[in-house]
Amino acid sequence: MNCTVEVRPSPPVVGSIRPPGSKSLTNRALICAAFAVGKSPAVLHGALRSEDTEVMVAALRQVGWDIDVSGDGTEITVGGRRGDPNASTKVDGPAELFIANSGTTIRFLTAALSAAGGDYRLSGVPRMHQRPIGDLTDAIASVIDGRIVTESDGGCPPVCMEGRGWNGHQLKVRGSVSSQYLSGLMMAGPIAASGQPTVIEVSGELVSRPYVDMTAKVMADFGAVVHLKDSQAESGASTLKVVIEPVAYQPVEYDIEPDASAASYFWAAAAITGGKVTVQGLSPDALQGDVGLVDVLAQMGCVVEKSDGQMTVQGVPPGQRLTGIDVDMNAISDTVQTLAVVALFADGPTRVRGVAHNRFKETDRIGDLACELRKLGATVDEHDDGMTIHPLDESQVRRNQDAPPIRLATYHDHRMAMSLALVGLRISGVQIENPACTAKTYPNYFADLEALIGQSHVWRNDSDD
Ligand SMILES: O=C(O)C1=C[C@@H](OP(=O)(O)O)[C@@H](O)[C@H](O)C1
Ligand SMILES: C=C(OP(=O)(O)O)C(=O)O
Repeated sequence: MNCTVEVRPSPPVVGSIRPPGSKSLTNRALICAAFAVGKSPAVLHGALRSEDTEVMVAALRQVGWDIDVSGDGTEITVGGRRGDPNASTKVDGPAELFIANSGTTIRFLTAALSAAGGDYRLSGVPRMHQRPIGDLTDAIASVIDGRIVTESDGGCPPVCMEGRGWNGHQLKVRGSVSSQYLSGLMMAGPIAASGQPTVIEVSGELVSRPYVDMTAKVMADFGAVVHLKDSQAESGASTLKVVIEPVAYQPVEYDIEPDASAASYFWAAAAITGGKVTVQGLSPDALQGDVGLVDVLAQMGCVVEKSDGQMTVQGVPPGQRLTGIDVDMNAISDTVQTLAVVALFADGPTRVRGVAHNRFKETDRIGDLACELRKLGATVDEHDDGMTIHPLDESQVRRNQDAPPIRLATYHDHRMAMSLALVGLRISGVQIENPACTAKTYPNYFADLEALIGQSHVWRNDSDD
C-alpha cells in the first residue's frame, strides 16, 4: 500500500487552533513524575499521546510503574513503582525496552535508569541505531557503579547497562550533537542517591539551549533544586555548569503547554497564504523555545501578535512576497523544515545557520530536506551547518494543474511530512508519501490541518500504485 496525502491550493488560511500537548514537556514530566517520592500519584494534564510518549509510558510500565492514561490520552496518572524493576522481563538478562525512534525517551531513560540502578537494554528502529548516544553513555560510564555500553558503530544504540546506580557526582558531557544528553543527566541528578549535589559540566558547544532551560524549569516544578551557571571562558566561549541539589522530586499536578513545534506548521500556513492563524495556549514566555519561530517569521515580513495565552501570525497580502533572511536556528532547530517551506515563497534566498546537529535527527534534516525541496524545482545549497534556500519563481509556483504530480518522500520523519505538506497550499499536485509518520508526535495532524483549511483542500490517496 502506497498512501499519500495531497494538500490543495487554498485561499488565505484564517483560523485558530490549539495543538496537542508538547512532546518535550510530556516526556520530561513523565520522568520527574515516575521518580517522585511521596504517597499520592503525580498527575499530568494536557499531555501528548503519540508514538514518542507512548514508548516512554510503555517502557516505564514494563519496568514496574503503575501509569494510568485517560481515554483521550491527555491525563496521565503516574503512581509508584512495584516490585523488582527487572522482574517483568528478566529471566537471565536485562529488561529489553523498545524505544522506536524517540530521542528524548532513549536519552532521558538511559540517564534516569542508570542513576536508579538495574539491568536494561534499550533499542529502537534501525534509524535509532544510527543516532549517536555515546557522549551520554561516556558521561554515565564515569559515575555508574556498574557498566554501560553501546552496541552500534559510532556510539549508537542499543544501550546496555547493569549497575547499582551512580557512585560519583561530578560529570562532564559534550553538548554539540544533542542537548538531550545534558537534559537526561540533569533529570537523573535527583534520582542518584549520592547524598551530594550532582555537578555537570558541559564541554564545548551546547546546541538547542532552550531545551536545557526547559529541563531545569520542569525539574523545579516537580520540587527539584537546580542551578544553571553560565560563564565565559578565557577564549570567549560560553560554558555551562549545572548543579543539582540532592532533593527528591515531588508528585505534583502538572499542566503541559501545547506543542510549539507543532504550532509552527499552522503559523507557516498563514505566512505562505497571506492568511492569519492564531495558536491558542502558547505565550511569548512559553517553556518551549520553538515559539521563537514567530520572531523569525516577523523578520520575513509577517505581522505577529503575542498575548498571554495565544500567538497569531499574519502573512503578507497575496501578490506580495515575504523577505528572504539570514538566520541562526541553533536554538529552534525543529522548526528548520517549517521555515524552509516558507522560504520557497520569499523574494530572495534564506540562509539557515547553526544547525549541523539536524543531521542526527529522524533523518538527515539538511541533506534529505534539500533533496525534497529540489524536487519542487528549488535551488538549495547545502552547508555544513545548514542550507540556503532560493525561492521558487512564479512559473514554478503556478504549475499547470494537469502536470504530473510531484511526490515528496518523508524518510519516516514526522516533521518532513508536516512541513512539506504545506507546499500544497500554494502549488498544485504535491503529494506527500507515508503521511502516517506524523504519528511520532502528532497523530491527528492531517485531520487538524483539514479542520483549519477546509476539507476540500486535503485529499488522501489510499490506493496501491
Ligand atoms: O530535549 C528535547 O525535548 C528536544 C531537544 C531537541 O533535540 P537536540 O538537543 O538533539 O537538538 C529537539 O530536536 C527534540 O525534538 C526535543
Ligand atoms: C528530533 C526530534 O525528536 P527526538 O530527538 O526526540 O527523536 C523531533 O521531534 O523533531
